[in-house]
Amino acid sequence: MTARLIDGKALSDTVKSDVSKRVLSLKEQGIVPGLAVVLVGEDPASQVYVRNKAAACDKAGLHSRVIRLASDTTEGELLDVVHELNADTTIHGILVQLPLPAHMDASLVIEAISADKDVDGFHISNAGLLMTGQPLFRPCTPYGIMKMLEAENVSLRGAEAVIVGASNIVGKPMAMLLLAAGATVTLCNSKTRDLGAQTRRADVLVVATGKPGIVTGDMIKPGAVVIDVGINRSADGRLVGDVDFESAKAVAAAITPVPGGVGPMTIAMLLVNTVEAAERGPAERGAAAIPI
Ligand SMILES: Nc1nc2c(c(=O)[nH]1)N[C@@H](CN(C=O)c1ccc(C(=O)N[C@@H](CCC(=O)O)C(=O)O)cc1)CN2
Repeated sequence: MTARLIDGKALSDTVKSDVSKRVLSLKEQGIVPGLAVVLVGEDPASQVYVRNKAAACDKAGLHSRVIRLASDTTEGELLDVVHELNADTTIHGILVQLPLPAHMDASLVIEAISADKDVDGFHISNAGLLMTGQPLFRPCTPYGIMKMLEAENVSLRGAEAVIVGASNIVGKPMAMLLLAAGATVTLCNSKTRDLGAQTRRADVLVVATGKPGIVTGDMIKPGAVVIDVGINRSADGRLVGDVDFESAKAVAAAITPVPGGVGPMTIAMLLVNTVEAAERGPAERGAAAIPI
């Protein structure tokens, strides 16, 4: 068997073109959706992602504001920027690019973002809303993966879904979204014993660990759908995922490539969340904040 490639780049183009139409309709009502992206420091990968986010906004007609801060910015100075953006009525979505420099507490900074502008979906209120089945913003990477599974007509009701990696930004929200779609979910972490015994049960396998090659073909059930979230730089300079692509593609029914899989969908879903925030408007955002 050679797995079908799940083309995240092509699907992200479709999603972004739908976003452009929603932006046009908002503009007819005098609303320009605005996204603020805050980057602290000079991490080369983060610089690429932030540039790509701003470019995607420009192309889809959203207003974007990129705020670049030096790596020695204090936590207090960053919090002041976040508070200023919370009050800015031209900005509907705010994100602080991760990772932050080591002297900053990422949780504290994320909690400072207004939950109704938290288009990353990382705020504790948004995590709670997702967990209780009332999502306001779904985190972009898991949201993009759900779109990919939908586009591939993957049936999730009653399916065995196994996630490797239990981070707050991918693994945990992914588990919530798959659970809500009717899958039986296993969430593995770095302490999971006999990882292969878990992954071999998966109809849908999502791998998000940042460890290149942690999943190999012999750990995959024949016919499974494999979603590789990892983006790692190999010794020879290539981008590789967490899944050993060559051995996996001989076993899986479908697999996401790296690059060109999950990554582009992350940015597309960020635009979706920002447009949704603008569409909701201040009144509904206030209403959404009541049950928190
Ligand atoms: N505040 C946030 N920080 C981070 C997030 C996030 O969702 N919010 N996710 C990742 C980084 N990320 C988005 O910010 C991201 C990563 C990768 C891609 C992407 O399109 N990758 C391409 C390859 C790009 C390259 O050449 O390096 C691909 O996979 O095809 C987009 C967004 C951590 N931080």
